[in-house]
Amino acid sequence: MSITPVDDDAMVRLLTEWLPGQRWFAGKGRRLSAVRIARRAVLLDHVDVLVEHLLVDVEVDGRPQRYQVPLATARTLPDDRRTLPLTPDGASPVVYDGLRDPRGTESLVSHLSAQDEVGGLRFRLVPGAPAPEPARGRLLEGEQSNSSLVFGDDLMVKVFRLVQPGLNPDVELHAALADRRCPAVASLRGWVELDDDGGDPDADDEAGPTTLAMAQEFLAGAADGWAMATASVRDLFAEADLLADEVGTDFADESRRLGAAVAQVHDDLAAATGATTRDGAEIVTGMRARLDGAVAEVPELAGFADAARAVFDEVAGSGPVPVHRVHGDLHLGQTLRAPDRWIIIDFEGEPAAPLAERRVPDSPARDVAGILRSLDYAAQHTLVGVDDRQLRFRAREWRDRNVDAFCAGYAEVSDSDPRDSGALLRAYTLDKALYEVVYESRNRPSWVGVPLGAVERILATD
Ligand SMILES: Nc1ncnc2c1ncn2[C@@H]1O[C@H](COP(=O)(O)OP(=O)(O)O)[C@@H](O)[C@H]1O
Ligand SMILES: O=P(O)(O)O[C@H]1O[C@H](CO)[C@@H](O[C@H]2O[C@H](CO)[C@@H](O)[C@H](O)[C@H]2O)[C@H](O)[C@H]1O
Repeated sequence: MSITPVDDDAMVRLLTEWLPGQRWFAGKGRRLSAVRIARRAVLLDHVDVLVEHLLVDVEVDGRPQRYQVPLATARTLPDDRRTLPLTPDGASPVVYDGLRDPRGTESLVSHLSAQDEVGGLRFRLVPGAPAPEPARGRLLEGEQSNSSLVFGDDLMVKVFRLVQPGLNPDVELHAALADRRCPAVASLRGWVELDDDGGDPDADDEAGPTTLAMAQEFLAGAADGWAMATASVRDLFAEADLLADEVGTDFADESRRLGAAVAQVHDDLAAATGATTRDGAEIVTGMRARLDGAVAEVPELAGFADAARAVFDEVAGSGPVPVHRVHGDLHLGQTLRAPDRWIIIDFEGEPAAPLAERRVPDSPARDVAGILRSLDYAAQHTLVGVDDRQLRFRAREWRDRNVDAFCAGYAEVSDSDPRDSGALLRAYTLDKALYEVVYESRNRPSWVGVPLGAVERILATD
């Protein structure tokens, strides 16, 4: 006898309780209302488990968001203590995250292999990509905005959580970079899509299908760039008498190689998606608005506002700025060191922003600034609350050495050295540091000194 699905009203009650606690839920700490099931389809109807695909609309502080929520319903939970049900203790049947059901994940990969269409979901392989072998998926447990499943040792499927009509930039830019045979990304294997109006029945379908998931090469032996950089800083601090270049885990060669990888991605993105220009005044519109928002939210910024405006004014008056599609949210946590090369991951942009906004061409200086800020973070964040002038000096030394190495590596591949882009790089770095001041004051108040120190330093170089 197959499993009877939980009815819509009961499911909405379960989702209302469960969604805010999910690490991928973008409205944490905010008021969640108007939970509604926009779409519900069966993906697997097995004697022991029913796996359904739901699109769930919510309002967070009055703003609509659509989430993708695969759910499983079964008589008992799978044998994995990390699977926490949506249903209360003792309830039967139990409802739980469909990405934690082994039969559900196995069916996902077999649909991909056969390029099936199930419940309106179209599973597609990139032409020439290997059809994946049958396997059960293992859910990655890290802090993520989406949910990623690993199959065997070389396939990963990222299930996007916040969805909207149109091609997700992660799939779009991985495909564009694959066309250029760019070595600095994992190869795209496939995707899952669905025709959906995004909640607006009058919307024209120009946006195209909604991307639900991306399948790509999983680099099992890869190390996280942030973890590597911070390990290098810790080792430096442990060797009181040594300079950065004398410590075994000196990171400068890696920074140089990472700079070359980012430049390669930029060159390939420019060639694949087209290079153009935008007026400096248009580029700084968003920066000025973010500055105003940041000053209104964080009182410590008030004294910097005029000097920051002057930095943005300089770019506004500088004429056309070369732009192309870029990563847009680059930091060391978006880089992986595979055994033979660096790769850049997660080209999705800010999941809560409209797709059209995420597709606007931007200066590569945005990504360079993202990494330079991250190198500063790697050097400084362990010193939060530590009053040691010697360590602070050594942290700055590590940062400057790695910033130089990154820029030199970038210049080896690109025909421009980021250190020559003066006012533009300064504006992007300031914009990112101001964004970080707001991010830290909301999420990790004890870290706010790291970006605040950067704002002060950037503005002190006049
Ligand atoms: N191709 C890959 N190979 C190996 N690990 C990967 C790959 N892509 C992502 N990861 C791992 O998965 C984590 C989450 O990936 P990411 O694309 O940043 O997801 P999200 O969009 O949910 O933030 C990364 O921090 C990294 O550890
Ligand atoms: O998770 P996202 O990729 O969307 O990025 C957000 O969270 C990041 C923190 O995980 C935050 O990055 C800031 O902290 C990092 C160290 O934890 C540091 O490497 C980055 O340079 C710094 O910006 C990011 O700003 C935020 O958007």
